[in-house]
Amino acid sequence: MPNDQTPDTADKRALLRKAALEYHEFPQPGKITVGATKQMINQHDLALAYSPGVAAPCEEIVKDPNAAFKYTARGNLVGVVTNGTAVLGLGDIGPLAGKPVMEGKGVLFKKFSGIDVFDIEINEKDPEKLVEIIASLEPTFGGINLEDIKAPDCFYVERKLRERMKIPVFHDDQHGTAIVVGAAIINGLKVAGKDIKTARLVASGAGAAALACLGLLVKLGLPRENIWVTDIAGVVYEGRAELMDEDKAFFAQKTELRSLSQVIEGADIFLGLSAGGVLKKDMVARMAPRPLIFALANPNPEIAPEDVKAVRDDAIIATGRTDYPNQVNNVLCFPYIFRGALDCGATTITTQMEIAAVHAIAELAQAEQSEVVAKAYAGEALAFGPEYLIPKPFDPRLMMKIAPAVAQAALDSGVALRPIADMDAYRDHLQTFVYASGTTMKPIFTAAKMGTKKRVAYSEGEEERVLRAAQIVVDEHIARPTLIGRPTVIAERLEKFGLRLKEGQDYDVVNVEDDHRYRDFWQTYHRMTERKGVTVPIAKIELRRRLTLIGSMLLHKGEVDGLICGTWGHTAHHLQYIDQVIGRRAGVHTYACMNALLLPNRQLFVVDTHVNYDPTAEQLAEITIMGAEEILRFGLKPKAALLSHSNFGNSNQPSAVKMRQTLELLRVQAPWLEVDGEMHGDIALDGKARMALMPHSTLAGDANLLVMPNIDAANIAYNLLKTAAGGNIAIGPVLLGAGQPVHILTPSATVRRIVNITALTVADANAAR
Ligand SMILES: NC(=O)C1=CN([C@@H]2O[C@H](COP(=O)(O)OP(=O)(O)OC[C@H]3O[C@@H](n4cnc5c(N)ncnc54)[C@H](OP(=O)(O)O)[C@@H]3O)[C@@H](O)[C@H]2O)C=CC1
Ligand SMILES: CC(=O)C(=O)O
Ligand SMILES: [Mg+2]
Repeated sequence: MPNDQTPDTADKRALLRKAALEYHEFPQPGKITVGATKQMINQHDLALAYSPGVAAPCEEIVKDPNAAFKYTARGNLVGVVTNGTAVLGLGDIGPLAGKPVMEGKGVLFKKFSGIDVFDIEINEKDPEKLVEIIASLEPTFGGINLEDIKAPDCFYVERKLRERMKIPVFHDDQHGTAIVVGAAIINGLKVAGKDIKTARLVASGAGAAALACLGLLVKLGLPRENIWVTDIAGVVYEGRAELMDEDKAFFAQKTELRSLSQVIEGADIFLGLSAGGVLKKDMVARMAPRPLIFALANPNPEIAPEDVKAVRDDAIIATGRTDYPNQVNNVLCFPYIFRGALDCGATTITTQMEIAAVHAIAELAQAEQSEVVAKAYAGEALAFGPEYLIPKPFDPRLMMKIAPAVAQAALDSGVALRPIADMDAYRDHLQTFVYASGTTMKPIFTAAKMGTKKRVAYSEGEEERVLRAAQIVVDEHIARPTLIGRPTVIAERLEKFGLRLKEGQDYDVVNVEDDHRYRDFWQTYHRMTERKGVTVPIAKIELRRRLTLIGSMLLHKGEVDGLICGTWGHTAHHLQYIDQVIGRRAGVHTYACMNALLLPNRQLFVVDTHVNYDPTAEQLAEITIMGAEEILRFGLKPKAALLSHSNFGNSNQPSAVKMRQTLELLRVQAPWLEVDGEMHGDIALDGKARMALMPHSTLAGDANLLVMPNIDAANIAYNLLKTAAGGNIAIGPVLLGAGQPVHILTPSATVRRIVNITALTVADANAAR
């Protein structure tokens, strides 16, 4: 923790405070709003949504209460409920002042698991009355997340509500924290080489979070007699009268020791869920070798990591803060445990569900890092170890790992009212939420996995995104990568990124500095290009340094089944080598690039984004057909719109005339294709508006293949849509027209995009058999 006294820290704190206040105030007060899921634009909508139409779902729910899950948002709605008596480490600041925290929880639920939240701040401290109020909210919600209610009241309130309510009630400060702490301690002990059955733990704090953590740790195998609890009054011992309650008394030790300083001697684990600065350096010095120091009080930990390091270099440290490694925060758990619980109609959250979540989180940290996380935490060492015991909050795999594990455990413990019948389909559904590209790519992945041709070369084999993609490609059995680069650099970088790939076992390397195929490759290249200005010395040099040329030659020689390049440089740079060595498919005259955009309510394919500057009508017709054929492979029906500034003949500018000529050519060359034009962009995307304007249009419904008149229009439209939609929604570019499976990415390609294009390349290779 930074020293609170330094002016620098005071400045930084003031800046953060100012930024936080602005964040909450602008552009409108608060962090959440309510959005409608249905259209409400005319009298008819009003009649359906409200009186008289709304009576119909009401009557259905009277007949069958379960119909509420069908006709209302209840099944995806959680109440984040507090009385503001223990808000973070700020104490009893009251329900109104706690509202920003509850709104924040709502935002996290929505962002990480798509769950809607009403935050409910209740002005009531009497636990009995609190129970009455919360229990009466059952018709509103699918689940209740209790938040920041002080101990011991929170134990009573949760217990009573669980008895009374038939929906999950979960006090996040207790169980969410306990689950994440449980995962971190399992992993911490693994790193320290210690056994949970013999480890000795000292806790500071005996409140909601601490006691729940200890309870769960006992269930995970930590013997109760190895746990020593301290709080503001010192050690919790048998016979103590001061500040005791039954939950605390469970951990009372028969001992003469009275202070944290005394019981810390020789401890393997310190678990702080109390207040800043409680643990002192001299206490840390007296702990067992390789101690775990979990100083989790917010915002100031029980001891600053710097102070631990000053006295021990073997300690494994976790805090609740974002600015140090190993942030233990219940956000790693609550969005996903509720996702799993809601999706299977769990009536409560059982210990089995909690333990399933613990193991899911622990295992995730031991797997290698995802791209999203690596990007968000650039520069940090993120391989499993002392500085990486638990996943990061932005890890997209948390959802796919925790929610199904929780839903399965709910089923196993007999509390799932609507059990998930097909767990694989459920995972696919969650995957779709996490990666917008999930569903669209499904047929391509299926085609890739069913075939036998699986060797894919990557020109930029040392590139981080390529290596991360290669790990996924191997794990998901999509392909066997051939990485073009320097073998030692590749191996070193794999280790640095915490990836598990092994040369020879999982992937092959073409060593750009020394490969036995070099002579054959340059000689072949020379023979292909000797009448195109390439001399022997040029051929030798090119084959030494042009990675895409090496890749193209591998593909040409049948050493691999597909090639992927383009994580740097321009399309034209890579295409020249592909053209020289691979060439176009028989009968094809033009290369082109198609990009898919996965927008919230539609999928769009755009051509030609990267190759032809100002294609002719003949070229556009060919590109349209190739694009449409590719869309069929995604399992979608292509619906092509030839776009223009002109709408069905209202302009005679050359670009409009060109699109009309393209249509004429397509009518002859591809009578099977649903296509029309030339038309405006809005008319392309809105089938109803098109029918009103052009009742005899040969294109029905919304177009999904947008054929642009030139590269400016295509490239600009694609990049605008991609960026306006928030990024990470693109698949491609898909290279159309090449004689063998090869694709040229763009420098903005993400790991997901590389994996997707790999699947497409393998599917191409299988189709070409
Ligand atoms: N990182 C994370 O994910 C989470 C962190 N927390 C943090 O943990 C802390 C406790 O939260 P929570 O359990 O909800 O709150 P509670 O109010 O329920 O519990 C606080 C506990 O800490 C004890 N305590 C307070 N001051 C001291 C002190 N100086 N020395 C020893 N013990 C002390 C209290 O003792 P007494 O009752 O005797 O006053 C009480 O047992 C907070 O800082 C909170 O922000 C909580 C949840 C999650
Ligand atoms: C993280 C959290 O819930 C708390 O500190 O209260
Ligand atoms: Mg809390």
